[in-house]
Amino acid sequence: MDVLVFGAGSLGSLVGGLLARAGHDVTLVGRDPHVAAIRGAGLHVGGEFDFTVHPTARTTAPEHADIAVVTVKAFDTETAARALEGVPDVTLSLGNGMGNEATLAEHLDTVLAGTCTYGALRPEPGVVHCTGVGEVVLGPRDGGESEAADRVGRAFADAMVTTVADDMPRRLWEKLAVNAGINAPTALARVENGALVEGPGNEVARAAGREVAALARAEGVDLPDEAAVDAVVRVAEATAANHSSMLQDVAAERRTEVDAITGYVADLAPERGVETPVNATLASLLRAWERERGLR
Ligand SMILES: NC(=O)C1=CN([C@@H]2O[C@H](COP(=O)(O)OP(=O)(O)OC[C@H]3O[C@@H](n4cnc5c(N)ncnc54)[C@H](OP(=O)(O)O)[C@@H]3O)[C@@H](O)[C@H]2O)C=CC1
Ligand SMILES: CC(C)(CO)C(=O)C(=O)O
Repeated sequence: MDVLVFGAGSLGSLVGGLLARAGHDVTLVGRDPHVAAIRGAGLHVGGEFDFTVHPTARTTAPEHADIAVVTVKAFDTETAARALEGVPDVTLSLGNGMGNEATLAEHLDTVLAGTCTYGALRPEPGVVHCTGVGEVVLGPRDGGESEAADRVGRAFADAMVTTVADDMPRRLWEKLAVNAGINAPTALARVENGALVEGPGNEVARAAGREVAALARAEGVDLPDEAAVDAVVRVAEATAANHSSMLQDVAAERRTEVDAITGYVADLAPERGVETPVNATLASLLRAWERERGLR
């Protein structure tokens, strides 16, 4: 399969590297110096793996791809969608946050929803480290089954732990609960994910997750409070030593994905008559930090 990874940063490079190792014809679209390094010595995948592949690497999208995997940060999704118009037969969104698939679908046909719990970071240009083997879950963004999802699932199954699911709306909301429960609290408290498993941070994480579950149900998605809270605690335990992506962004003084995660919850809830005081407070504090740093 011709696979285009659009947004070849940490996660995109890991996904692209694993797909290339599995024999797919991979094109990574990212930015220099990472792209230049890959075009030179190739892409080294370290951490949980140890191999080097030589995918095509460029800074603009090619004319065509069988599959486009979008791995940009949520705030770059609209730009990515415009850049991909007319290129892929099928598009898979793997970024965190809610709304990415809808944005892509405004510009592209056949958009699949996806979640990814593999961990990735880039220590230097041309190198990506897998910091944890997880799972890619993908399927039609409105739920159900499709030939396109089965086709992409088969391509991914050669390279990564992959599940094709018929309940992606529920899975996207459960991932949103996880990210709302973990990312903002760890970013603001400057703590690793495991600090939320017990003690004062645990109730904030649980409350944030419960609020997301209530909003999911208001949107017609059956996500019980207990399922959302269990997912938050389970992932915090499983990634206890991790610095969440939002903590990494705050530590690096980079723009965060608050508007697609905690801010998405806080902004939508009033329109649905749902009270989300914890997410509203966390979103306001993060947005105040971004504003003070000139990031919004
Ligand atoms: N890293 C991880 O372990 C995981 C990440 N995720 C999610 O995946 C998404 C990506 O995360 P991550 O990989 O860490 O982020 P990165 O910032 O490392 O990767 C995104 C990359 O896309 C590039 N990019 C953005 N727009 C364009 C464009 N128009 N053309 C070319 N390149 C572009 C960025 O370049 P530049 O920075 O120069 O703009 C950046 O290199 C996020 O939503 C994150 O929450 C989910 C699970 C795990
Ligand atoms: C699951 C979790 C919270 C792991 O850190 C994540 O997706 C992130 O950091 O963005």
